[in-house]
Amino acid sequence: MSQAEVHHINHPLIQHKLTLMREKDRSTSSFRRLLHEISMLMAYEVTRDMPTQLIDIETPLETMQSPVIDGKKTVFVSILRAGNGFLDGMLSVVPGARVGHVGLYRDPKTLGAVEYYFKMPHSMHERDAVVLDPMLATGNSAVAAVDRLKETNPKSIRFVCLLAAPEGIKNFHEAHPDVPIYTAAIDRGLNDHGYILPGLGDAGDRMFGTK
Ligand SMILES: O=P(O)(O)OC[C@H]1O[C@H](OP(=O)(O)OP(=O)(O)O)[C@H](O)[C@@H]1O
Ligand SMILES: O=c1cc[nH]c(=O)[nH]1
Repeated sequence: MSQAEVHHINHPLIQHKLTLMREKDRSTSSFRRLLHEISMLMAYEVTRDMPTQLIDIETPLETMQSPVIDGKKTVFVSILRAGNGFLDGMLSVVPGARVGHVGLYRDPKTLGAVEYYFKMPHSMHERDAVVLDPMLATGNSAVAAVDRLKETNPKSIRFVCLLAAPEGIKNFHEAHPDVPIYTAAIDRGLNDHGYILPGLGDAGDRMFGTK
């Protein structure tokens, strides 16, 4: 991968569903279903260059060599809580993937990321990591998650979000220029409380109905 890549995935199906998710009166169940659908669609782009290997199979007519992916070599890393909304859809597309979790919350005053949980699969040096969090706002959570993930030495890392603020992209790539970002939208900026504008509000609260 070259340095500091940002992939803006602006497929019409994704953009349509994202518009629905942004609407403030969208129900919790609808919000969750849309995120699931978008994450399945984004999985296509994020896994586009996944390595395949040829295996021998028999069709009803003859034998052939045909490509398969080794899903076990992929680890989806969900940044709790909201990353779990992305995880379901990604796992529908790559069911053999392993899963790691990083528990982080934003301190509402400093907007710094506070870690409360970290668990990865074994043999991370053999795995390609895909970090999942719908929101890249200040970027502090994503930077902290990737800082910790790099301690486990995965083969590669990419970061996938739904909405990114320009401030978050800048902060993230200053810390991790080697990690490409995949996002469905780049919004205008942040408000005084670190929320993305126009955004979609608090992703975790909307997904889990906690507000
Ligand atoms: O880029 P940042 O400024 O760090 O903001 C992004 C973080 O904020 C949200 O999580 P939150 O802290 O609200 O925790 P939650 O997912 O448990 O609700 C979101 O899911 C990201 O993890
Ligand atoms: O707009 C934002 C910013 C951070 N976290 C969210 O869930 N939403």
